[in-house]
Amino acid sequence: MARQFFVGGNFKMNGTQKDLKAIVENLNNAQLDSNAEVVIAPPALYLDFVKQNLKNSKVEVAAQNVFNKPNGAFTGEISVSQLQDLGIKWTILGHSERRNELGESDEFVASKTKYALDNGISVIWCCGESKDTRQAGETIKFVENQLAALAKEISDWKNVVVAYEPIWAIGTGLVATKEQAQEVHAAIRSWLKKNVNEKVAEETRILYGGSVNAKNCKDLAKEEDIDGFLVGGASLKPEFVEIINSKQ
Ligand SMILES: O=C[C@H](O)COP(=O)(O)O
Repeated sequence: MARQFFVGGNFKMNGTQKDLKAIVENLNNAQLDSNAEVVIAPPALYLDFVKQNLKNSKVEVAAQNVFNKPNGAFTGEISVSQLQDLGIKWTILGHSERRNELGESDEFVASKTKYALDNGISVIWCCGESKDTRQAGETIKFVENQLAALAKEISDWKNVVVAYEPIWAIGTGLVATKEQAQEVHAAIRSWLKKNVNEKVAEETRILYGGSVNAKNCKDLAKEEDIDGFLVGGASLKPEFVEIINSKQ
């Protein structure tokens, strides 16, 4: 089964209304690969603003995070029902910036993923190793442990997209080589086959993230197990369109 190419733009904590309007207008006016699924994730404060300004029906809006409880006394968090209220169907979870800067554990990320999926929100679930872990030769073991924590919580993977993002490649300009990325993507797929089932392994999209740009995307997109990208910095620039169209 051919997996649909998927490109996510993670704006992180960037942009004001003026900047976001320009980014969205660029997407509204662009010819985007009709075979690609595209989501953009603005800061929570601007989810509705971006949604209202987005006129390209090819592009959906995602949150960058969501909490694992219904509404209540959880200062600073946003709930699944609030996303649904705005018609938001996607969220990113487990980004390494949240794992590392905000101390989110594998278990907490897995619990939020379960809660989102159980309540109808699709999840771009992130994993990936640090530079030290890679240098120690433990990348695959590390990513497998992250997957195992997720698999303990969830059984239905059909609304999960996995994003492999080596931390050393994020925002550094140090993109993984296509061989490095493909090796980990293939390992993730074979872990899914062994520990979940063949169908999930075959159907789950595995994105690469980490310094993807208009120059390196085409080569990466040719790899067998790279089903798209999660793009940070370049998603704020006009070149995001070229990344979306990298499979054409
Ligand atoms: O979520 C996106 C990734 O962290 C990649 O960020 P980057 O493209 O700026 O390296």
